[in-house]
Amino acid sequence: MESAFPPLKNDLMLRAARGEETERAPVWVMRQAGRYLPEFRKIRQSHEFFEVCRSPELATAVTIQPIERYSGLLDAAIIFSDILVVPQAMGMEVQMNPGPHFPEPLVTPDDVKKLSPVVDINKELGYVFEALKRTRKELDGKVPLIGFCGAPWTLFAYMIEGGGSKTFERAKTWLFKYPEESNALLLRISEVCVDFLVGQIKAGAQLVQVFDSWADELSSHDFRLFSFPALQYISRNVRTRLAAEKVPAVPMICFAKGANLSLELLAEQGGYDVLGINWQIDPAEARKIVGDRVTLQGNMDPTVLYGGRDAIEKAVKRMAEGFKSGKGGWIANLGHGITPGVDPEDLRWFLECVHKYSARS
Ligand SMILES: Cc1c2[nH]c(c1CCC(=O)O)Cc1[nH]c(c(CCC(=O)O)c1C)Cc1[nH]c(c(CCC(=O)O)c1C)Cc1[nH]c(c(C)c1CCC(=O)O)C2
Repeated sequence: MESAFPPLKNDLMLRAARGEETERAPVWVMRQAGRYLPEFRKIRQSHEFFEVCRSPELATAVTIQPIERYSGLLDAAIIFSDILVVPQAMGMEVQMNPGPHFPEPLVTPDDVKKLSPVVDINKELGYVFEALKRTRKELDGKVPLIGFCGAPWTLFAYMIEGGGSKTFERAKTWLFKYPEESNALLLRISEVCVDFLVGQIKAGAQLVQVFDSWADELSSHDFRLFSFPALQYISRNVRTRLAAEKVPAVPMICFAKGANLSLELLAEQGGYDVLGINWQIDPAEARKIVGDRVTLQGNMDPTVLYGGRDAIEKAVKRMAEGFKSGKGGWIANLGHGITPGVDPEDLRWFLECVHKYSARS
């Protein structure tokens, strides 16, 4: 599989993901292809969001935009898509106007019957696999390509809430009122995620990330009960499937946003090579908790990018000191996605600061 594509010229990400203390931290940014880029907004003027996702040609073009703009500064590309393509593959309608909206969310466990009984991943999400293949070729080995999916708890929450939420009242009602049915649905989503990630790796993804964006909505007790088992199921089963199909393993990243009280559990039993952290935990503290069992990824508060060059430089310097304070790999990133109002030149400054302050002498 690997040999079908141009050889990789920058393996910093892969080395850091395997736990190596690299000469400087590799850096990429969640949502690096997005609305803060004028070249992205230009494509969106004439194409709907999911149209961009579904067109391998457009998805590739958009994935490459930040790699070209920040040439030599970014160490990975992430395929342009969305976590909500999995609920779509399971038979749900999802609109983006401008935030996600499900016209028919799951209201009671009885509604699970409305989901497709089996999901043919190639038929439903083959367009993502095509986009990965095309992007691998077009990247020409400049940087590795990351594939991704949403974590089952986060997808479950969207499928039940029907969109974003402040209280997660409906999704949590399910957890507490129908724990068995909730676990059954979480498992069903997990199975689709495994198929999807294996397909992405076979298509050319060189790392994969699982986004549990709503992990911090759960108490650590409920995270352990409802989200963690699904995350662990995914890492285990992806690895087993790859081995059975004689496909080389790739590093797996888990970003359980804000689940900082569960870092020990994730490092010990999650089965991921890399754990993403948000800005609510100090890098040095995170490092103390996980030791050198996993690589850490993160974690500057994305809104520091609004604070100007001085603020960005100070924050990067402090972040680098924290991550370098103990043994283990570090992948620099923000603590969550970049937001639409950021000046692209301020992101460039962030990347330059990471190159400077993460260097190990
Ligand atoms: C929760 C979540 C979603 N999608 C995603 C998550 C997990 C990460 C996170 O927590 O931010 C993941 C995602 N969404 C997108 C990517 C592409 C790759 C990348 O550059 O990181 C990735 C990895 C593109 C996108 N996904 C979306 C956009 C903007 C939509 C547009 O183009 O109009 C992009 C570039 C839309 C989207 N998609 C989603 C929301 C809530 C929204 C609307 C709000 C927002 O814009 O942040 C669901």
